[in-house]
Amino acid sequence: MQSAIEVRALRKRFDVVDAVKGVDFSVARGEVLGFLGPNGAGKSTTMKMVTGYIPATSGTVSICGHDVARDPIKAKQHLGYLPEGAPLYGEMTPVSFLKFTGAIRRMSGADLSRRMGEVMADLQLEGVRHQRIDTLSKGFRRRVGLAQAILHDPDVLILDEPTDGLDPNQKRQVRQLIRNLAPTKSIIISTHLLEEVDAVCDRVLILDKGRIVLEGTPDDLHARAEGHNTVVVLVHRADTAKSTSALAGLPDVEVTHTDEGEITRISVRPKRRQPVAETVSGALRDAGVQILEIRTERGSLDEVFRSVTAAPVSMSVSQ
Ligand SMILES: Nc1ncnc2c1ncn2[C@@H]1O[C@H](COP(=O)(O)OP(=O)(O)OP(=O)(O)O)[C@@H](O)[C@H]1O
Repeated sequence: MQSAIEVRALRKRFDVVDAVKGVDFSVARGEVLGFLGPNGAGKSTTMKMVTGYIPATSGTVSICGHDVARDPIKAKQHLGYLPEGAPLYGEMTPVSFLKFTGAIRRMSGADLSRRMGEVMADLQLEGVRHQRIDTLSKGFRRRVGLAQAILHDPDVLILDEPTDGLDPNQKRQVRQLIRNLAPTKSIIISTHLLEEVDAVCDRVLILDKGRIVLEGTPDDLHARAEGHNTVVVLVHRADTAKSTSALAGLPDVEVTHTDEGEITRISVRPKRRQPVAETVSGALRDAGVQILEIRTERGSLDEVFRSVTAAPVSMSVSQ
């Protein structure tokens, strides 16, 4: 079956800047795809081309089977878009802005009123419904932008940094809203927040300098982290020698320990990131060690992100 979003060999050149250098991906129904990448990686430019907001230099985008360049009206009927920074009409109120957006989307009457009620409740906008948008806080303005993106209940949502400017509670609510919408839609979000990847995304593309440099599920990304599957065990300090000699015989691991008062923390790092929790607990039990706590670490996404996007640093010494 064709995916709801199909992107092939997409490129964008602005005068002298090659912003997007040929990206291919698709998003299935029910999937949330995250765009990650440093500033200037090409995330917003890709999103603008996917929505038809700017034309591609070359390549194609299909939304629910409609080519964005050749059949823009049909494609856009299936699309909701939250642009970066979400420029809004400052002199309007959330109510008048949503009525205006609904009219553009050919919604009216009871249908529009019902949807306006639903999205204002979902995004907690009722308290400011008649306040001018240019007097709202950044978090409220972002939520008005999100409300217009989902008003017509589109199949495809393109959300450029949807939680930017929101406080931690609002971030959580918006992530929950995205998860609630996800089963019936295809969603792309861009983010600078690595915790958002675990909270919201089913799959992630890391972009750098206009290209996709890594693609995978959040679990795939964690699995590439240096400390992935490291097992941390807490034992009584009196058991330290017994524990380290029991673990010394395990293949392909590096064992270190630190004493913390009466407790010793033992860290067993698998050299090939292989799972070792069962082997570690088995070896300690066989040696008669009482395990006070044991956990497996997933590894840091931050480190994976840095390893695939860090530009080589060249240093020069000036006299
Ligand atoms: N209208 C434009 N004219 C010229 N260059 C542009 C234009 N829009 C974007 N660019 C350039 O294209 C590149 C990609 O920018 P883009 O905004 O897509 O990156 P981004 O990954 O969204 O970055 P950020 O995380 O900072 O939002 C940058 O070098 C940017 O300066």
